[in-house]
Amino acid sequence: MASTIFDKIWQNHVIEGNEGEPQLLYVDLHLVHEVTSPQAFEGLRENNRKVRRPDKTFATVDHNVPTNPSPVDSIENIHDKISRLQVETLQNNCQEFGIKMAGIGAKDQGIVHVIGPQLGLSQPGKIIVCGDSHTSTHGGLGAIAFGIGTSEVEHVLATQTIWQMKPKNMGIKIQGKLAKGVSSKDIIMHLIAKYGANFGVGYALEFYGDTIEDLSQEARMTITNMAIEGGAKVGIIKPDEKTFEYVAGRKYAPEDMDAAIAYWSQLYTDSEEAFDKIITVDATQLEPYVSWGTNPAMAVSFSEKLPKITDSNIKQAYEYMGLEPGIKVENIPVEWIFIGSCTNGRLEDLKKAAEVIKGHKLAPNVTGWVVPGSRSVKTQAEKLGLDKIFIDAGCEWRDPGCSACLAMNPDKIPAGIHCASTTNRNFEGRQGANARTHLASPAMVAAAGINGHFVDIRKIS
Ligand SMILES: CC(C)[C@H](C(=O)O)[C@@H](O)C(=O)O
Ligand code: SF4
Repeated sequence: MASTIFDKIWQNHVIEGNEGEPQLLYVDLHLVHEVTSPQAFEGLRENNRKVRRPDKTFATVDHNVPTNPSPVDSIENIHDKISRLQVETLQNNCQEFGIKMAGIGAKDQGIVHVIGPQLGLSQPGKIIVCGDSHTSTHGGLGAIAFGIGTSEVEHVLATQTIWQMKPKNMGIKIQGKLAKGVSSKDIIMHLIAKYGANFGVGYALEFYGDTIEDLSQEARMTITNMAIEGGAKVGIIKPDEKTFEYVAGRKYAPEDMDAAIAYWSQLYTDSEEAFDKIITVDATQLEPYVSWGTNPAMAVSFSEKLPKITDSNIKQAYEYMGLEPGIKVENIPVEWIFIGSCTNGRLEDLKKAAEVIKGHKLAPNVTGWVVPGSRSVKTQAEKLGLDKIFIDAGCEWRDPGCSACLAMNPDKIPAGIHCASTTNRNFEGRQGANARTHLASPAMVAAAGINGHFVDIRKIS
C-alpha cells in the first residue's frame, strides 16, 4: 500500500496501539519554553519523577522576554513580575532536572521554533513536540512536529513518549512559478483564506509540488508554521538536498551525516494515492495577501476588495478593525509595522524586508519594530548591515523574542492602531488591547511601512 512521508515517520515511532485508536509514540526532540512548562515540572516534583531523556530535551525563553532596551541580557532586564517569575522558574527547573537551556542573553536564545532548526536539533524523520501550537514549523524540515498541552508536556518529560490519534493525510499540491514579490507567506495565507481556518482539522498536511521544491528551506518553514492556522496540527514537507545542506554543520547536526542522509532520503510519499484528500494550487495565479479581520482566514489577495458582511462574525471583525466592506487593500491605513516572529523572523525574512526598505524612510506616521527571531539571527543580520538599513529608515532594531507577536511582554501595539505584521495570528487583542493586526509577508509589511498604507509589492520589486 502506498504510504505518505507522514505515515512512514509515524510508523517508525509507534511503541504501542493500533491505527484508529490512540497510539504511543516515541519522541525524538522535546522543546520547552517558559509559558507551558511550569506546571509540568511541578507535576514531576510532586510524583518524585525525573526527566527521562534530558539529552532529548532543550529549553529556551521567548514569550516573556522584553526586547528593548537592547541588550536584554539578564533576568534583571525583566521588570514585569509574572514574566520574570516564568523565566526564573524555567531556569531553576532546567537546572534541577538537568536540561540544556538557552536562557536570557545566551547566544543560542530565541523563539523556540527559530532556534530548533537553527541549532540543528530539528531534523528530518524526527518526532518533535513542544508545548506550543506553532511546533508545526519544524515539519518544514521533513519531521512530524506538533504542539502539545501542559499535561502532555509533563508526560513527555517523564516518559519521552506521547499518546496520539493518527490524523488522516491531506496533500496540498502547489505548482508553477510565483510572481516576483509573492512569497511562501502568501501561499499559506491563500490556502487559509480560501478554505477556512478549519480546513486542516483531523489531517496532517503535506505541501509538495515544484513551487515547494523551489522554495528555500527557511521559506518552507513559513508555510508549515501556519498549518495550525488552517486547523492542522501537522504540516510537513519532504526533505531534499536543500534540507540536508541546511542541517549539515549546525551545532547539533548528526555526527554521521552520510548515515543520516541515507535514512532521510527514504522519507517521501510513494504516490498521490496515499492521500485521503488532495487540494491543488496554481502558484502562477497567486497574489500578495493581507488580512483585514480577526482571524487568519479573514484575508484577501491584493486585487480583491474587502468582503460584504454576510454574518455576525464578519460584522464584529469590521467593528473591531475599524474598516468597512468594499475598501481596497491599498486603502487600509498602516500606522505601525512589526517584522519578526516564528513565521517570518528568520534571516531571510529580514533580508527581504531590508531590500524593500533600503534607502527609504518610514512614512511620517508609522512606527517600525524589527525583532529578529533569535540572537543568532540578530548577529548574522548585523554582520550583513541589515540593522543599519532598518535604523536608517527609522525602525527600532530590537532583541530577539516573541515580542508583539502576542504581546505577553512589554511589547504591545497601542489600541486602535493598524499594524502590518509578519506574524501568524490577528485575533482580537493579540498584539495588545484593541490593536488592529494585518498579517502579510515581510516584503509587503516593509512596503506598507514606507508608504503608510499597503501597496502591491509586485509593482515595486
Ligand atoms: C503561549 C503559547 C502556548 C502559544 C501557542 O501555543 O501557540 C503562543 O506561542 C501563540 O502563538 O499563541
Ligand atoms: S513568535 Fe508568536 S506564534 Fe511564534 S511562538 Fe512566539 S508567540 Fe507563538
